Amino acid sequence: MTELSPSDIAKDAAAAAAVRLVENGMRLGLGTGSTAAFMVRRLAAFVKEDGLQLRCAATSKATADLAESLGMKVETLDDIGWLDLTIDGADELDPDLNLIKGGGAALLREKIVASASDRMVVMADGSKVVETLGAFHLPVEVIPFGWQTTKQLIDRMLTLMDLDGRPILQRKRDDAPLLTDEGNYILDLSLEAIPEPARLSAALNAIPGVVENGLFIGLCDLAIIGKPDGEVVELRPEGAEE
Ligand SMILES: O=C[C@H](O)[C@H](O)[C@H](O)COP(=O)(O)O
Repeated sequence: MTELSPSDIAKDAAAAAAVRLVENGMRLGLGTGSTAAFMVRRLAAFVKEDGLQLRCAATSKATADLAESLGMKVETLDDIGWLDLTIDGADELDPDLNLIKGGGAALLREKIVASASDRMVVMADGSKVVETLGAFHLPVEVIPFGWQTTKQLIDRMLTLMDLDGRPILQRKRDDAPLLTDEGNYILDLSLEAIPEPARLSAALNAIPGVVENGLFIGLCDLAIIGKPDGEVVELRPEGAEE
């Protein structure tokens, strides 16, 4: 077996702690990304060894494929209807547990699934914890029709809000636009700092052509932060009860 890097040890430790929150009979949302992949592997082993009965919806085709390859059954969100718990990764999280997500282009399904869950738990390594969101680029999912106009509208709105961060289209290695699972494009905003994430999120989503943005405001109930020594710490939104 290949040895895990310190960052992977941290991700796996967070994943292991998150999986301990899963109970028999739960309806679960499965996140996307490298940390979520550790969680899916641990969950699959748990299901196999303990015969846990779960109903799972995935936040991306990649996660559904991974879970199914490990013998788990994945259903659509509409088949399940509502979820008890969603466990996902994040690109950044602030002290209120507002998040930037979508570094793997899965933000739309991730936000729908998190919004349809009683609880959202985020797993991350310590490098993702920040005072102010924005050092990580903010992905915005836009429909392909008129995307350049949408880009201009975003640009104008950022200027009005006194924010820098010109939108850049995410492309694949062959230079073609990257397509999300929904067949949309992603525009990345390099803002450096987002002083008012809720205001920016609402302004972005009010632009025709924008489907959703990667700011997750007030959705995360608990963050489990893994450390390179395998320990974890739990963070809750400021003022929230345990
Ligand atoms: O679209 C991708 C997701 O939002 C991921 O959860 C996020 O990018 C974190 O991924 P990772 O665990 O690979 O850092």
